[in-house]
Amino acid sequence: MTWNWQHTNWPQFIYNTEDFKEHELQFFEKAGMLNGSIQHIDQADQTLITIDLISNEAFKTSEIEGELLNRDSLQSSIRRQFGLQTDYRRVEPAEQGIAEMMVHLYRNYHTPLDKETLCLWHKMITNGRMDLKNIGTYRTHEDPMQVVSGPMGREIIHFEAPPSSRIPEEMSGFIRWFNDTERSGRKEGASLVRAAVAHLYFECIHPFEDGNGRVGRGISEKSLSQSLGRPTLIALSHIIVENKKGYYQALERNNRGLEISDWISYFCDTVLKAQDHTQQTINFIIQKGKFYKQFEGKLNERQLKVVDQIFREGVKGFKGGLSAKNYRSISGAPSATATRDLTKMVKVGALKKTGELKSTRYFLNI
Ligand SMILES: Nc1ncnc2c1ncn2[C@@H]1O[C@H](COP(=O)(O)OP(=O)(O)OP(=O)(O)O)[C@@H](O)[C@H]1O
Repeated sequence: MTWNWQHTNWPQFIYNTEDFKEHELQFFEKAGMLNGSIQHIDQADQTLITIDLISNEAFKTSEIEGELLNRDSLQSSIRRQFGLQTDYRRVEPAEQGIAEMMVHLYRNYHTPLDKETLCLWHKMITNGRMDLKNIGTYRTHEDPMQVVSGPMGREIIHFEAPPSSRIPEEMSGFIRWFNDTERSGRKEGASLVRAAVAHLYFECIHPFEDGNGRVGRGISEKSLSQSLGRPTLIALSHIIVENKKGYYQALERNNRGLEISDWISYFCDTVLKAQDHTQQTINFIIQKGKFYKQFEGKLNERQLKVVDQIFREGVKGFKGGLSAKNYRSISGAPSATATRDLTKMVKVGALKKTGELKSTRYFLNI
């Protein structure tokens, strides 16, 4: 027997919920802190933060697949769905699709899982794809469904999923399990564990021709949100993408047998890291909002352009700080103007300055 689904006891996974009690506690503690930070912000800014977090996650879950989407289009599409004004740019089908899926997930996290939802998500994320036979339906092809890597002719098979003929039955079982464990998972304090099992269980059925990773990560987020009673908004895919190899290896180590403690451990650590990242992002967004309010009307167009660019770099900021050369190239200002602009920004408290002469660097004062 090679794969887990070929075992007689499939899908009775083996693990001990007690082993993850500490992770579960931390999960709820961190989730409480995240929620607390958001509650301090006014409603309009809460919506903006939500849009930011959803669009980051949409970007990252697609990046795992190696698909680099356009961030502005994603934002624009999500803003539109939240009823906010947009720049009316044309949004390509890929960005439109994943944005729709993430917003659907956010709005409907509490509803039971069903085939229709999964197929709808699949339809959304394969929006515009011409190369697939089954869009918005489970796969039906006769060929084996394999996860492979390597060049043609020398492929390494990392996993083979059940044949297409078994998918309807496997998926009915999965959906039943997911909905049945909603309450029991909460009662047993097994929220993280349930989300972990859900992901591996789903990936090992691999019901769609493509998009199983994105749908599977959506299922885990739904599971976590159900446990909290609100959307999680955690940066799960962001953390996965930071160590994509680790994610694939953890799946690979756990796709043959039914004892999956190692996978659950990987997944719990990943979720806790994701929560930390989201907390940092929220703190950063709050600081950003405060910064713009504090310096409203005090910065000229060039200075604002540079500030916008630094904020776009995100939590980690501008690597090594902003140099005068960076300032000139972003703003297009000649040398003397750049020096004047930078000096003024330090004077009004918008920037902090470190170093001297050529090694002078500037950091946002947040
Ligand atoms: N060895 C493995 N065993 C089981 N599942 C795996 C294994 N390696 C990867 N996977 C899962 O398969 C997904 C890829 O499947 P598929 O290409 O259908 O999904 P996708 O959403 O298009 O891609 P991606 O997840 O890379 O964005 C991975 O994201 C991962 O969740």
